[in-house]
Amino acid sequence: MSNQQSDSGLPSILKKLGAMTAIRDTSMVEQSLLRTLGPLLGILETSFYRVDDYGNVLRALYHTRTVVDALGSKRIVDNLEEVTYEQHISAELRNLFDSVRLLRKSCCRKLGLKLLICYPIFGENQVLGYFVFQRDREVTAVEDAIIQGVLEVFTNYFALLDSSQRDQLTGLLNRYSLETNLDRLWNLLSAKLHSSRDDDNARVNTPQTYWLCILDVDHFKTINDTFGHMIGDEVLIMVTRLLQGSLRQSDLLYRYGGEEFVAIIAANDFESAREAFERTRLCIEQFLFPQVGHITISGGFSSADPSVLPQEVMHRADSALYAAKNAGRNRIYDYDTLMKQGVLQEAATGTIDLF
Ligand SMILES: Nc1nc2c(ncn2[C@@H]2O[C@H](COP(=O)(O)OP(=O)(O)OP(=O)(O)O)[C@@H](O)[C@H]2O)c(=O)[nH]1
Repeated sequence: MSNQQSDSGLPSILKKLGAMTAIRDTSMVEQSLLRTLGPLLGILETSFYRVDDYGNVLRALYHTRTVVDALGSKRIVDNLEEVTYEQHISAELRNLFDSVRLLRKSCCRKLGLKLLICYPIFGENQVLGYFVFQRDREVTAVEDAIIQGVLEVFTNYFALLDSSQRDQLTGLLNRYSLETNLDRLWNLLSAKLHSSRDDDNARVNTPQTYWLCILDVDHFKTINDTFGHMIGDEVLIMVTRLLQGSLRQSDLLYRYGGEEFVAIIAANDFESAREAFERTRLCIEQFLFPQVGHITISGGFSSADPSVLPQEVMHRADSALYAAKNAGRNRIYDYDTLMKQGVLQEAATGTIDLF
């Protein structure tokens, strides 16, 4: 990894911060953080790791800029790779993360002839992620101030954007967020499936399939009508917490509508996916809701095949949900099995309010 001349003058910093805060999508802002700091520090490879409350890496972004010599003139080629549910973090990096989290400040380690440098990214007083890069010398006081300043702008702006993509009642990502993220997610899934990269950072992409499930509380109108809207709201919050507890932190959960949720999970095969969604159904069925008693949910799921349009996958999951409701509720159905059984036909699937 070679260093490049930095571009850290005040006009350049302001221009890059302006570009970062013009973005309206949280994942693009994360990408922009690397696109901002790499050139400011004159570094060709930077990375960003988003972690959960327990310090597990949920997502990693790798940004590389390669200097290519084309027809006598040099130009920079930008490459960004996003990896979800990063399991293969090197021992050095994991130790560095631990030090940064415990000391609550940037740390560095010698890695051969280079220094591996890591900065914490804070949110609500806890470490939400790490900004990492390698170089052959230590960070100067001016560079440190630039990194800290950019990370602070990033954190504040990210929190602002994030709150606009969240549902007020449950705190889950909202329907708008799902709609804006589906295409990006599909590109990511597609890249992941085609990737067999195993490079010097020991990044290994295990072949995984993704599954999308629409989960819907059964007879929720009756709950509202019987116990009132406020109790109905409490039920929705509790259902959310139960679903979150049943799914993995790296799974995505959205509040898609009133009493409708969308879960996108990674699972190696159909059976593992079915078990995961079945677990969500069971955890709701077994929970005793204060005042209300027992309630149930129904679900419909489909493989999130990146070669199928995301809207079609939503449509398939919704058709399966529709069939689960018709079959008596409190069950999880999947599109492929229903197709094989002839319960669903290609053109006669249920309807969904597509965007
Ligand atoms: N308390 C509360 N109710 C909501 C909220 N959003 C939507 N609802 C209500 O959720 C109910 C959904 O009812 P329906 O779509 O008829 O579905 P259901 O009664 O759950 O019946 P099935 O889905 O067929 O089992 C409606 O009465 C909505 O008013 C919310 O944020 N809070």
